Amino acid sequence: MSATTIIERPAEGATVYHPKTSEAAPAVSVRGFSLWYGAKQALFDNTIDIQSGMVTALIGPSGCGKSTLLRSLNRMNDLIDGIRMTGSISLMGDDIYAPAADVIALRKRMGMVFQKPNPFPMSIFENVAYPLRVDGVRDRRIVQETVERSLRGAALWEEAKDRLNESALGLSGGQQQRLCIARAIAGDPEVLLMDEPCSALDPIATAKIEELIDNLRGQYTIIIVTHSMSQAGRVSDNTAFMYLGRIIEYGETSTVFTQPRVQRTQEYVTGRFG
Ligand SMILES: Nc1ncnc2c1ncn2[C@@H]1O[C@H](COP(=O)(O)OP(=O)(O)OP(=O)(O)O)[C@@H](O)[C@H]1O
Repeated sequence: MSATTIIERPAEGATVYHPKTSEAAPAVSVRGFSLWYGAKQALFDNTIDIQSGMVTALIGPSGCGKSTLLRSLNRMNDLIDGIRMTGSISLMGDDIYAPAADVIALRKRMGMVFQKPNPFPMSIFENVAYPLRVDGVRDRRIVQETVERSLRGAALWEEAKDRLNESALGLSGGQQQRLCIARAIAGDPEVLLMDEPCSALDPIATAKIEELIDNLRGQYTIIIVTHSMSQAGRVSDNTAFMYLGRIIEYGETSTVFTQPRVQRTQEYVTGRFG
């Protein structure tokens, strides 16, 4: 089946093409998912399969619900008063909103990197070791190996190896963001959620994060919210375009960008609104 074949119409107005797929089952499956902040509905009947080991971009104009959907994936929205949801989300087949679901365990399986780097006020080493400390890992050799492997994985080892005991707050913004990625990796997640991870960074630091995302492809399932069309084009395998709380179009990034089937997508990717 070609990359542009419409395979289903899960929600009113949504058009889903074959996304790039891997052999593995989808990492995350969202089914008929809606969300309300009090009386205000922010997400409408969204259905999407996020492919394992691939980079999926969520794009769309401000306020369309990208962050709300991303934060629903690891239940970060749970703490907001008056929130209500219907539908389902599963991670590798496990229903994350099941009454017996363990939210702490879920957040370990889905690491999150935020818009603004948020290193803890402690040393570089302890930031990366943090997930292991929380897990009660005592073995110093395991902690040291994990810190080094995670810093290498986040392309920060060479810059940080001689200052591991210095405060993480002394790192540059771009280094801090790579540190946050290293911390997320140290927790050994299956999925990395990234909410506009480059929006506070300069172009050079942004390029490094994009290169890093490229290197992490295959090892982790990555879901990235971005305002930057060019960034989505550079880093993602698949792209979901959201509009007014709905996934309007989803498929292989090259197809969504060059041959969108929905006029709204076309208008957005060609910069006619945003
Ligand atoms: N905590 C909240 N309480 C009430 N409404 C909210 C809350 N968070 C988001 N919203 C509303 O939900 C809708 C979707 O917001 P969301 O932040 O998910 O959009 P977004 O696409 O990520 O936007 P942006 O690109 O500007 O970050 C918006 O109308 C927003 O005002």
